[in-house]
Amino acid sequence: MIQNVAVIGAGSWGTALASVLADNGHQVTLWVRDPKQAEAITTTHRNEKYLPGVELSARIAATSDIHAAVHEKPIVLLAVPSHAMRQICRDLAPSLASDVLLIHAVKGFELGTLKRMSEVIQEEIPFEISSRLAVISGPSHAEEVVRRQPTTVVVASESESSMLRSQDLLMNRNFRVYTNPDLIGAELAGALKNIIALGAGMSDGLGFGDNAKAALLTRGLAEISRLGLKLGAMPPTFAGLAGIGDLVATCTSKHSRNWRAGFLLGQGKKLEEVLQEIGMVVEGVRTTQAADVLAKREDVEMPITHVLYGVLFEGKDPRQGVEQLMGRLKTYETEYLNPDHV
Ligand SMILES: NC(=O)C1=CN([C@@H]2O[C@H](COP(=O)(O)OP(=O)(O)OC[C@H]3O[C@@H](n4cnc5c(N)ncnc54)[C@H](OP(=O)(O)O)[C@@H]3O)[C@@H](O)[C@H]2O)C=CC1
Ligand SMILES: O=C(CO)COP(=O)(O)O
Repeated sequence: MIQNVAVIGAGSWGTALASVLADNGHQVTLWVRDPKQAEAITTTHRNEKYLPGVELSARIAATSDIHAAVHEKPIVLLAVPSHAMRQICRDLAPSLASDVLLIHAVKGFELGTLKRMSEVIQEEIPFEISSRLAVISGPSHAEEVVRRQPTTVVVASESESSMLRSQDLLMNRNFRVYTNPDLIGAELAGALKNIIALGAGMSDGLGFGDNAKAALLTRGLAEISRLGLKLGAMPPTFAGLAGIGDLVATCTSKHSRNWRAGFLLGQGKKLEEVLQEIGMVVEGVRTTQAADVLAKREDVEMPITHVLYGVLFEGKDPRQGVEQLMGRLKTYETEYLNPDHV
């Protein structure tokens, strides 16, 4: 069935998801905060700021009026940076239909509260939404999705019907959507992999090779899933598209902003100049901060995250960080191999 869908956020991911929806025949209202950018997207069918050179469907119309964007829409998809999520939910809540299906596509935590995005959404929407709330996660660079290159993702929700509706809405021949009931795991895996992508970029920026990259991916997956499981994720999610799938895509791709930020840091640039040079959201920076605190709170060992925290926020030299990781005490590969493990 053809639907009217509001997509909130016209950065690269919101625009790419709007394209998938338009390819599926849906009418899309794309919310962007800058009125000039809204007009340009609607009239030129392009989003030159975030996805230059890409022709967008005429089924996508942009607006800077958030109330008009969501008013009477049966489906709203949120694709804004994590730091903007709470305020955006507050802004749109008064105009939201009470039976709306909300899908979010955001890979991050709220820094101050350390909450997942679905928790923030539920706090700000003034009616029961958990049974109509889903997340989309997995290896999906906007630059490839918008060019209709084969992509697979997961939609996760506590509600079977919301999951199936989201799958039907987004799935097409280029964009394959799997369902997964583990909402917590899909959110955590999608957010936490960005930390490791920063590390992988840094390793490349330092001139290290494939061995170092493989080590970061493998040991990185071990520590992010350790935290994920402690916070309520299900193990298969970290072994699936939202986990290892997105980890591989982000740690090895020229499209990844997190990988690129790490690369520039590895080459000796300072965090501020790196973020300015990239000019798009690099979620892994805040997520490293959040995860470092969560790891302490939950008593979970996350050595890569901790070293990255030092490089990002305490002026640690990346090379010293690598020495610190390589010089850790001897240990079993996994805690399950340790005879003392309970
Ligand atoms: N890009 C990708 O391939 C993918 C991204 N994601 C996730 O999607 C989320 C959005 O990322 P993405 O689209 O890539 O980000 P971009 O950096 O491409 O775009 C960010 C968008 O958010 C807007 N924005 C920034 N700050 C605020 C604010 N305070 N209030 C309202 N709007 C704001 C920007 O508007 P303005 O231009 O006016 O600053 C812009 O439209 C992130 O969590 C990311 O991890 C997930 C999968 C793939
Ligand atoms: O999550 C992503 C791809 O799945 C996008 O990663 P970056 O934010 O690092 O570009």
